[in-house]
Amino acid sequence: MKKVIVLGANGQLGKTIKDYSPSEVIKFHFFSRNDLDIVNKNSLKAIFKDSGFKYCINCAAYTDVEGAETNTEDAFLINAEGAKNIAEVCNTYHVKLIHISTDYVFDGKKNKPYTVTDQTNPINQYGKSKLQGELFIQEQLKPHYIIRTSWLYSLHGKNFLKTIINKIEDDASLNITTEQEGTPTSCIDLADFIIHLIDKDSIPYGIYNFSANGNTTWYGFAKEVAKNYNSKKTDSIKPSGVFKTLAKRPKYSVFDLSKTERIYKEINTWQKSVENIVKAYKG
Ligand SMILES: NC(=O)C1=CN([C@@H]2O[C@H](COP(=O)(O)OP(=O)(O)OC[C@H]3O[C@@H](n4cnc5c(N)ncnc54)[C@H](OP(=O)(O)O)[C@@H]3O)[C@@H](O)[C@H]2O)C=CC1
Ligand SMILES: Cc1cn([C@H]2C[C@H](O)[C@@H](COP(=O)(O)OP(=O)(O)O[C@H]3O[C@@H](C)C(=O)[C@@H](O)[C@H]3O)O2)c(=O)[nH]c1=O
Repeated sequence: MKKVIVLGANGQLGKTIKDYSPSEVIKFHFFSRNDLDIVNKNSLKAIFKDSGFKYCINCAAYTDVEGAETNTEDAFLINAEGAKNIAEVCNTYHVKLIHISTDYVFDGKKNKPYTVTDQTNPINQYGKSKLQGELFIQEQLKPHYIIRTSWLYSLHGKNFLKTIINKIEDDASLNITTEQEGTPTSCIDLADFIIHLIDKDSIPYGIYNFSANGNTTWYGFAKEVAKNYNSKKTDSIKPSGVFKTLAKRPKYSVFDLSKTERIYKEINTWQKSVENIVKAYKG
């Protein structure tokens, strides 16, 4: 049995990994923010020391993109210093780290899919704090996987897919931006990839992109959710050129998945994964 610690276990990705366990070969140990604050290095050390953990999955993060523009210090404390603390304890106690990062490390000026070697240049504070976290990990720890993912959704917590379903339920009319192109990603698909890395235990370290296949806009994503949830309500979703926000967001953040698919398998299309999750939501 491989012992695996999951940090930030009460977030949507952490909870999705919990849905996956128990596994016959992996013994997960879940720690929410209340159980273990990644900003507190001494608490991390106390839990990691003599633990026998083989892998650490870091799902803990400050994910409020708008909030990070004003609470910038908190975003950096968690996404950068927190990641550094984890990398340091992983290094001390010989634990391999699987860390989750974001498409928002890019400025979105490209018009073809981002590879893992493309130049980063975040344009908002959340993206800057996540990039700093990546850099700290690369400096501190060799055995690491940094998985860049995008537009996560699941049955848990707060996410765009659930926001759209709730608005449809409230009979609200929605204006959704067509200004960003990217790829919605199901936490279930991402959890499966993370578990694949641990199962194989021999995949080269480094950065991997992970999203569904294909691309759309937030408007296209919302339409697809409505189509699957209640096709009579698709007309309530309208395209909008501008949706005013505090944080800038990359106009284009589609990933090149070729490196990932070489060590994994062909990934679902985003439409297929949306269909699956809406089906699960409806029970
Ligand atoms: N959501 C998305 O669309 C995307 C997310 N990502 C990345 O994926 C990862 C998982 O995101 P997701 O599950 O959506 O995020 P969530 O916001 O759902 O979960 C993050 C979790 O981290 C916890 N947390 C915050 N601060 C600390 C801390 N100091 N110590 C321990 N735990 C802490 C939060 O606890 P609490 O709620 O109590 O504050 C929360 O439970 C993150 O690294 C995120 O940056 C990447 C691309 C897209
Ligand atoms: C609710 C709403 C949002 N929008 C826009 C705002 C924004 O540009 C886009 C998505 O809104 P959100 O606030 O859900 O998305 P945002 O917080 O930008 O989501 C990001 O989260 C972080 C954590 C990531 O790492 C990214 O990959 C990405 O998923 O849709 C509308 O146009 N209309 C609406 O009614």
